[in-house]
Amino acid sequence: MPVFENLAGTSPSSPAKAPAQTADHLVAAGAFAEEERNAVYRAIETRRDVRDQFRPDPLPDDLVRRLLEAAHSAPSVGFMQPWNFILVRQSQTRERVWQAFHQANEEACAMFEGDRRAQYQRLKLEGIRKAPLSICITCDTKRGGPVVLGRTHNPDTDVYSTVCAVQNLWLAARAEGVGVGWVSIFHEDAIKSILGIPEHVKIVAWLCIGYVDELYDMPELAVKGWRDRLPLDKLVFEEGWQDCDDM
Ligand SMILES: Cc1cc2c(cc1C)N(C[C@H](O)[C@H](O)[C@H](O)COP(=O)(O)O)c1[nH]c(=O)[nH]c(=O)c1N2
Repeated sequence: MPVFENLAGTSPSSPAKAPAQTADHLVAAGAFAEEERNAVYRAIETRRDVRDQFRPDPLPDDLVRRLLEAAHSAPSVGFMQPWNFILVRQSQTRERVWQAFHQANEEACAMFEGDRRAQYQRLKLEGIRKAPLSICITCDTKRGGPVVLGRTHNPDTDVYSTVCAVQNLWLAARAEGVGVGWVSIFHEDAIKSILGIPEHVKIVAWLCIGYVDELYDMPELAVKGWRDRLPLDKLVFEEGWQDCDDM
């Protein structure tokens, strides 16, 4: 039995049975079998941000549920679980969101100069109208009360947690043959007003989701000459910060 059994009942805030129960929850945690490991790395390496390859057929409810379960299994600061998932299937709503994107995208385009602006204009940066499902993933900054374990010195950790949920969903989707495209070119308030999202809740991601038959074999922005993947070795430092101004 666990050593902390002796501590049981020493304070009113530590119920007698709790320590023994926690030990009962420890389960074996060795490495996965090679095939399973390869599947995990394959999902990570072949996941893509999808803008245009969506099929129109709707996703079955049980599949959407698995994606949401994957998202909901993400780590979160103080186990805050600050996320909500707003499923948007109606084309009228998606059209309003597309209009909000379109306006913000014109503003974004004007922020680039010369050739870069022309190149930006040629990029497709969303699949809001094409993908049959969108999920707006939000972060409720008030969930769990004003003092959250682990968030005491960094209030942004609630958003970091929500991003972990997004990534879980994105990887699970890859394994299911489902494409995901993250759209962030909006004024947050425009989307909040379309969906009735309260003030203290932040929008973390707008995800366009649908089956895909094909994916690019590298990031589309690299395929289209916008930006290449950086060499990993230039990003890994030993023991402290090193110069990397050339990136
Ligand atoms: C926070 C955040 C926000 C956005 C993105 C990603 C993330 C993490 N990405 C997708 C992004 O362009 C893409 O991930 C990179 O180009 C790398 O490509 P792969 O994801 O590896 O295919 C993205 N793509 C896009 O077309 N429109 C967008 O508004 C955004 N916004």
